[in-house]
Amino acid sequence: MTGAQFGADQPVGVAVLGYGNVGSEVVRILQEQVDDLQQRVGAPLALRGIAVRDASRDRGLDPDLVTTDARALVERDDVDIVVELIGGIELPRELVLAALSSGKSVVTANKALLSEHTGELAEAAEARNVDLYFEAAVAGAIPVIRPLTQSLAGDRVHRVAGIVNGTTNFILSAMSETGADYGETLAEAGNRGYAEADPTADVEGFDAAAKAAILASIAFHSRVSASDVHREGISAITPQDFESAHALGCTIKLLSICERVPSPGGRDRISARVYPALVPDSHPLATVGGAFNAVVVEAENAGRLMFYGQGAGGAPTASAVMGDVVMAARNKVNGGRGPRESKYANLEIAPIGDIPTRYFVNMQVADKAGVLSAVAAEFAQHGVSISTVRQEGEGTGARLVVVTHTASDSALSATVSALEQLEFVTAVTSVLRLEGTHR
Ligand SMILES: NC(=O)c1ccc[n+]([C@@H]2O[C@H](COP(=O)([O-])OP(=O)(O)OC[C@H]3O[C@@H](n4cnc5c(N)ncnc54)[C@H](O)[C@@H]3O)[C@@H](O)[C@H]2O)c1
Ligand SMILES: N[C@@H](CCO)C(=O)O
Ligand code: NA
Repeated sequence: MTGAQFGADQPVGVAVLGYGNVGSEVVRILQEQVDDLQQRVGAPLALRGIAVRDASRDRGLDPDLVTTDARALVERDDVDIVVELIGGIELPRELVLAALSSGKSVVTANKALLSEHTGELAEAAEARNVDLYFEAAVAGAIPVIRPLTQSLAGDRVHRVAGIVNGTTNFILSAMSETGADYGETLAEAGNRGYAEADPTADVEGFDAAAKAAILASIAFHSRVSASDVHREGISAITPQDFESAHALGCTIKLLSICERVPSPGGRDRISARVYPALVPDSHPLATVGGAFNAVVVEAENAGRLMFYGQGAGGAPTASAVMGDVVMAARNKVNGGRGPRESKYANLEIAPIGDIPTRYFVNMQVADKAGVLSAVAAEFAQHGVSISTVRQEGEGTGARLVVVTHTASDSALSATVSALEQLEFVTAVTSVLRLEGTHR
């Protein structure tokens, strides 16, 4: 389908699938900003229907707009743009493929779907020369997809790193500031519309890993899927980790890091990883609180760029969705398409074992002479250089907190296994990375 059939009076038909946190806000904006949207698109945007799971609930919507048959809505002749806001993978995959293959452009906020099926979806969009837009899928309202695919299209990106999950940032910020209870804070993130339907996706890092896969794919012009991303969540972080982090002048953040890894004499590789890390209080990411997100992009010529704002919540996410709807609608009216998938570089993924970082190792130890030297010897044996060691507590509560210089993940893992065998070490209670410092 091209824009040829659209004139200034011919409406562009929009179908919204899902009327939850984000879908309801998208419908509100479509209904409240009719005139402005028409001016920006160059033709009216006509809401053709809203697919819901249960039509019996009173949502105050025009009943003629509401349907439980999402598939039939997608396939209506008067629908030009399908907005998928149901979540999950299999049903949205079928609906999005049906939309694209019948020549409709698609806007989605569904990072789980994209991080598994971008290839298939991009090919379906290519086959019908239509748009597949997903600004809302990464960092909610914050423009990150469009800057990477358009503004920086003439530069070489080296690193995209930051905080891209609002729920975990909300929880970690509360734990850091008030020692708040983990479960209560998670429930509050759900009430505010930040958390996924299954919050495991947030707290175990699946959501951040899906976003890292999308960011790495577009930043490095390669296909990266969720299974390529090394992932660790926040469910094992304790108040004691925060105490130790604060004593070191740090806080703890769940970071998503996508990096170009140079190989001397060879092709660059990609590292994409998600884990909770200590971040010095002086680092810009340390001050990102609540459900806010921040993404730092480092590019060869642009230098460092930082994007900050609301990464979750119904209205902020709907803002990004609506930006995409307007773009897709303009393309319908004027002809043309937005950027298509770019995967020409086809870079390989570097295993996490090859990636050097600094580490923080917290262990319970016997409060005896010789413990420190035995522990230090294990680090030395595995070639991991120690930066600082602190003893916290005493007697049966004695703990050693070791911060290392840069070491590879594989050397650190071997050190931790050896420490666990030491008679004096009761338990290695946590191993976290330290980011934002280079020593
Ligand atoms: N909430 C956020 O902050 C946020 C931010 C960015 C991206 N997202 C993404 O946006 C999408 C929607 O998120 P949400 O928070 O609005 O979720 P939600 O659970 O609030 O809404 C999803 C809605 O889809 C409905 N639904 C389920 N099956 C359906 C079916 N067969 N037909 C029609 N409707 C059906 C559900 O009843 C629910 O109302 C997800 O992919 C999510 O990952 C959400
Ligand atoms: N559950 C996600 C929604 C935004 O993608 C978050 O907390 O960031
Ligand atoms: Na965004």
